[in-house]
Amino acid sequence: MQTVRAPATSANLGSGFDVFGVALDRPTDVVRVEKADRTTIEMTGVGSQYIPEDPEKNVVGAVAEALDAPAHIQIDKGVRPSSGLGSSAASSAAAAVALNALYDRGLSREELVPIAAEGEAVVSGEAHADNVAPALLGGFTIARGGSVTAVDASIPLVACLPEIAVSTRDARAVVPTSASMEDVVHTVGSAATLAVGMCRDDPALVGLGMDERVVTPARAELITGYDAVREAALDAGATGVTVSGAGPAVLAPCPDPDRRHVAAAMVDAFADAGVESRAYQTRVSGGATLY
Ligand SMILES: Nc1ncnc2c1ncn2[C@@H]1O[C@H](COP(=O)(O)OP(=O)(O)O)[C@@H](O)[C@H]1O
Ligand SMILES: N[C@@H](CCOP(=O)(O)O)C(=O)O
Repeated sequence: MQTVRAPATSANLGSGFDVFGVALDRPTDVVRVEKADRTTIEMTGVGSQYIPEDPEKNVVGAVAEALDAPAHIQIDKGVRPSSGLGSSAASSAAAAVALNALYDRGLSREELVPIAAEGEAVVSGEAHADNVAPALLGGFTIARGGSVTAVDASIPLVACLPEIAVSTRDARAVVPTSASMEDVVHTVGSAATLAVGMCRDDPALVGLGMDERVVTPARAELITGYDAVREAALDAGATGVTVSGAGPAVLAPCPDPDRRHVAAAMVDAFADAGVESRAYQTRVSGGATLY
């Protein structure tokens, strides 16, 4: 038997659509695996009643298949599905690490990235690696083509999750198919600023570097109260605000002392818009842990 805890992640960070990601210190999924003749899956935890246990439809089934590692897989969900906090990626990454250990495959964390990404293809139609990379490697990651660069960072963050479901597949359908050169230049400037901010552990640069004008506004439309939540977070000390992954979670970096205040302001603003929410006071942290 092998047990792995894998973290929630936040992808895109505004300017790094399908490229940037960070591992968060909470919430987490815990996955236990035991060798078996064929793969079976058992789900418990947050939102588990909405997740299929059929290995053809659950992300961990694709991971077991890619590693040729049939197992009985127990998943205790801490990361709510359809949250924008990499729920499917947390399970995929945890299963990849656990099955790699169970079957002594000897693959490195970097080599497990494309394998865990096979799970993402099951739910969003594309094997994007921007959630599984930080879930496996920790820190801030840049997933570009087949390569991944990871940097340790410890930026304080608030991830506010409203009681709205937005599936990644639906949120990908609203992404514009083209952008003006002016917007491309703006995004490049933001992305470079954000990357430097992560390397310097500077929340001000990270917040500034989240600003993006193409994908984020289209996705914000799917989140009731987004504009008010954004304003409230900035007034409370957030250095930037963006949609976490495909949404509906909203992500705000801030200096450490402001985190509690930012979290309360975001929850209150969602409540004023008639939406219940939960704010995770978190920070950029490490990747999946094998017990
Ligand atoms: N092990 C799993 N954990 C979470 N979601 C899963 C899992 N397996 C399949 N899914 C499906 O993936 C979808 C959630 O993934 P996604 O929309 O990408 O959410 P998130 O933004 O939280 O990653 C749901 O439809 C869920 O049923
Ligand atoms: N780059 C993807 C990231 C989806 O993240 P999730 O946490 O919402 O699954 C996208 O933006 O579609």
